[in-house]
Amino acid sequence: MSHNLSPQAAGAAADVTRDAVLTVRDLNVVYQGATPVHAVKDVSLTLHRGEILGLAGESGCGKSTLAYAVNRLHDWPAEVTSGSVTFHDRDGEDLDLLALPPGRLRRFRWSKLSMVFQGAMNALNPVTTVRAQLEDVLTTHRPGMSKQERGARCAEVLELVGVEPRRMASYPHELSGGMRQRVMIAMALLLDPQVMIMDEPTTALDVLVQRGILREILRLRDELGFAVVFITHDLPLLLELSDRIAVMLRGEIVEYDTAETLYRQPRHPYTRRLLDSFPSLTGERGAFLRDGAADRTQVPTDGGAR
Ligand SMILES: Nc1ncnc2c1ncn2[C@@H]1O[C@H](COP(=O)(O)OP(=O)(O)OP(=O)(O)O)[C@@H](O)[C@H]1O
Repeated sequence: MSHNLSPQAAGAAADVTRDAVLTVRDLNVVYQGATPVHAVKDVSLTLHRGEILGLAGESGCGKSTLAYAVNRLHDWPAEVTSGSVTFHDRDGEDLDLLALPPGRLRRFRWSKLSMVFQGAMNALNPVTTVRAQLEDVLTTHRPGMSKQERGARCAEVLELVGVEPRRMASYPHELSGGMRQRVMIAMALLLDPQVMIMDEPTTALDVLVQRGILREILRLRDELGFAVVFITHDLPLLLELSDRIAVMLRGEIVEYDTAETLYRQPRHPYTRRLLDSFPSLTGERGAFLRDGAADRTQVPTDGGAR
């Protein structure tokens, strides 16, 4: 179909270098309530530089808990009970994220690893202009920048995500939902991070706007080389977008493979059930939704994406 993401995905997949930027080992996260909830169980993942790693699974399986734990955004009662998260900086240093002291953690967030959440309206401050919110990140993290340099950088990232720089004067409510989400992505790009975690970043948007933004993310990844952890329950979308996919079920990663292998030869019964729950993938109904892919002999994009 005309909104296919595959050409970019195809190019990008070939460019993925094999060195790791983030390693998660045997991570366990428990919500320590009256009845403890073991939300993330023995999760191990490796994110390579420039890679898009999709995290799939139904609501409540632990995707957001995992993402929050990686960026240490949890408050009590969430507790990382064991495991490690290591960031392999491009300058060669390895950072043990679970042990970073608060000051270093604050400097780390946004600059090396940034997050984009669902619902930009809630993430953006409604009473402050886009310019003020973008500049605030720069003032905090790049105190040496002049006002002029800050303005130029803000305009640059907005242009990168397809928002006219004159929108800097706007308040969030003056922007469409898609534009707000683009502003959030611009903010996440400001400090040139090596990893971006995107938790359902486009779920609230209509399909055309969503695909426009996803295309931008692929283009920017190609251009800037950051790696992405992309979280969604939308498996067809992940199959198009991701280099590899991890499928989560009740806190565990039950399958972890390239998008192509996962699609063609799903091994875990839950992955098969998940694939079958999207008629557009199995061709039972609406096969036209994904470029005419009528069965699993074809990857749902154009077969050449992976
Ligand atoms: N603050 C909390 N206290 C107790 N349990 C929680 C808390 N937050 C999440 N949980 C539980 O942890 C498990 C994982 O939740 P999580 O939000 O990570 O799942 P998810 O896959 O991201 O879901 P969704 O797609 O709906 O966002 C669920 O069983 C949820 O009920």
